[in-house]
Amino acid sequence: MSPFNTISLVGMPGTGKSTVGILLAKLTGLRFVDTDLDIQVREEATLQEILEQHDYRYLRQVEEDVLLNLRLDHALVSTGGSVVYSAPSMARLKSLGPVIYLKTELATLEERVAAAPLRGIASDGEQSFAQVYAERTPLYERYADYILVTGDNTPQQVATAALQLLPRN
Ligand SMILES: Nc1ncnc2c1ncn2[C@@H]1O[C@H](COP(=O)(O)OP(=O)(O)OP(=O)(O)O)[C@@H](O)[C@H]1O
Ligand SMILES: O=C(O)C1=C[C@@H](O)[C@@H](O)[C@H](O)C1
Ligand SMILES: [Mg+2]
Repeated sequence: MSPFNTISLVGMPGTGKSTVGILLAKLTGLRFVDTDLDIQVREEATLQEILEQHDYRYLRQVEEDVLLNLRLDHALVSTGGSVVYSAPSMARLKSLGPVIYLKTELATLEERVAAAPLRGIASDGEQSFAQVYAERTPLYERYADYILVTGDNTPQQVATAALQLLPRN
């Protein structure tokens, strides 16, 4: 049985929550849950389609509904980057176990997000990516139990470093 119950990853789009999350799920013996995928199944649309057909506020509301109702026990939870706008969602995640903020420098994130332009960001379209980064950084830091700077590490190295941060039950 895994010594962990629920571990959550938060951070900016492109920081590696999904990529590192599945590796960390394997290392910890937990199920892998990517809330973005649950949002897509619930809405029968991709994140990009949801943003195009509604707006970022609607996506944030759906994200909160999914976060509050999804089964999250024995799970490594990779969240969407906008989860920190929902205090109830963050309260639930923190009540279940540690929250790790994957922190990556802005320039690296901009390169990764530019390489996948249809991934969608749940923010006012008037904001630059740098402004979103500045707005969210204090929120990620406020909710984090651990901050893991990803640096130049590979996803596997980041997952291993995350495992080393965590206390065992
Ligand atoms: N440590 C890393 N080194 C190099 N590339 C990485 C690293 N982590 C993630 N990537 C790459 O960055 C891209 C974004 O990663 P990923 O989709 O896991 O981010 P995310 O945090 O889940 O983003 P989102 O909030 O949009 O879901 C992917 O192409 C992934 O392969
Ligand atoms: O950071 C964001 O605003 C988002 C990131 C994605 O993971 C999705 O959750 C969605 O496209 C919004
Ligand atoms: Mg992701």
